[in-house]
Amino acid sequence: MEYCVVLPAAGQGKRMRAGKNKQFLELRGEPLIVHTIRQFELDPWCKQVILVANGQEIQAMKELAKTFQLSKVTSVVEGGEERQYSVKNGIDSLKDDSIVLVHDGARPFITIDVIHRLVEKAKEIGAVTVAVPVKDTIKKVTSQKVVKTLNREELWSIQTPQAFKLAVIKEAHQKAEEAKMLGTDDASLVEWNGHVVGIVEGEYQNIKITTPDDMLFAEAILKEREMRKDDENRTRL
Ligand SMILES: Nc1ccn([C@@H]2O[C@H](COP(=O)(O)OP(=O)(O)OP(=O)(O)O)[C@@H](O)[C@H]2O)c(=O)n1
Ligand SMILES: C[C@](O)(CO)[C@H](O)COP(=O)(O)O
Repeated sequence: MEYCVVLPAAGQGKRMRAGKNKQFLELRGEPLIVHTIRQFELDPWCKQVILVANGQEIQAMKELAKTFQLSKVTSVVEGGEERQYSVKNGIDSLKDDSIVLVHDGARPFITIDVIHRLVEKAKEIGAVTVAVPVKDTIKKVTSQKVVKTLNREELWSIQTPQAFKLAVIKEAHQKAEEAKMLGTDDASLVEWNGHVVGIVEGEYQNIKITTPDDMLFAEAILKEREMRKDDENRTRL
């Protein structure tokens, strides 16, 4: 089951406070964005990666793709002021009518198992997001006073990838732009446009690298995955 993926990587990484776009920060000697792209390079269902970059970083991203032999990166598209506009530029560059995934360049730990479950469901219902049940108690707060404790059974933390039939996401982005509607994810535009969005339960390790602490968590996840791979190799021998 084939799909294309749009990877928005045109942010500034302000909350990371690294003095540069966090996509270029290294984890085990490789830039963050390379880790993310690699997950899709390894997936036989992925036929094309559209990378979205800041205008002044397009060349650097193209060089990364060459250096790290990321052969599925077919184009590097210029991003916009907001994540939503970056994603729209990526989606507008796609023509064929397959399933399209939108995945944050800053989420390097997505797994093929989750991607495949997502793509299968998107084929069926047209719009799906990866999500995990919240672990904390969530309260609505106004002026530093609790207004209400929300029912945790109904609350999910939304991640990427989010998968759509191309026509569904193109229409939602187009209408949102016309109405000046800005969402923090792409599924919210599809919901707003009147389309049902399904959920696929994902993994807590699919973190978005946002603040310096996340680099520590990322190192721990990489270590755990390496150990798991070593164990699997030993069992095979
Ligand atoms: N105008 C923008 C803003 C964000 N992104 C991308 O969207 C993803 C999720 O955004 P976030 O983690 O908020 O990244 P930044 O915007 O870079 O971070 P910050 O808000 O701290 O500046 C990232 O891969 C980021 O590069 C983008 O392509 N274009
Ligand atoms: C799309 C997203 O990753 C879903 O959790 C998230 O909404 C991006 O938001 P951010 O404010 O740009 O971090």
